[in-house]
Amino acid sequence: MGTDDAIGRELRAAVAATRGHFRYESGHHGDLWLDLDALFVDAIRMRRWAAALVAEAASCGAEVVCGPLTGGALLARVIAAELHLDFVHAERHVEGGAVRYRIPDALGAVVAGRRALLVDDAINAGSAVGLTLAELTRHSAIPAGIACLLTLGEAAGRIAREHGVPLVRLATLDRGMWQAGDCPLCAAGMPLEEQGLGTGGQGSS
Ligand SMILES: O=P(O)(O)OC[C@H]1O[C@H](OP(=O)(O)OP(=O)(O)O)[C@H](O)[C@@H]1O
Repeated sequence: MGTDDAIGRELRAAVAATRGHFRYESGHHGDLWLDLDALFVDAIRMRRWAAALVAEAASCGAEVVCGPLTGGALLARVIAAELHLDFVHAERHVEGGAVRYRIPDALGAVVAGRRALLVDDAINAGSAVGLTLAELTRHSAIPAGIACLLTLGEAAGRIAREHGVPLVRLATLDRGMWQAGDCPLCAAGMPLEEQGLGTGGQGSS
């Protein structure tokens, strides 16, 4: 989907973006922080965005929709309703210092052997999406596509290519992101702020 359409512009305007020096939960440093929670306040608008994603994602032949808590699952649930498909969520856990996204055991049978559309609100380092795909695969689901409102950087496209599935998104945002040891903002002596977008301490990117 193109990113210069009206919805893309609306999304970029709606997201609360702050420039600065941040440490994402993936461990990377970056120059953009997003308050994604603000995107969900207007439920009618969110339903309209979900419908725009559905128009592109319907052809991937999904049988179930999955999203990582919290933002991804909120959007995934709306998309599942639009597509008249089942919905499951994946929950972030830290086990032995490693991050995992877990689908509740009781819901494993919902995804087993079925084509799954993975939905997130934003994909940055790709940790949440990458780890949720791993969990879907563990439950014998078949990745069918990835859908999100926003992508930042190249991780979303790379993960979609690696899994051979289409990526559907409504907007892209530019940002710098670096391994902590290579961060030019650290090198410039810019103080690090403690808020940031991203999950999955071990990172998938
Ligand atoms: O591609 P990534 O680097 O993983 O970043 C994107 C993820 O970060 C945000 O979730 P967050 O961990 O902030 O949790 P939340 O949805 O509960 O706010 C967002 O909802 C995505 O799931």
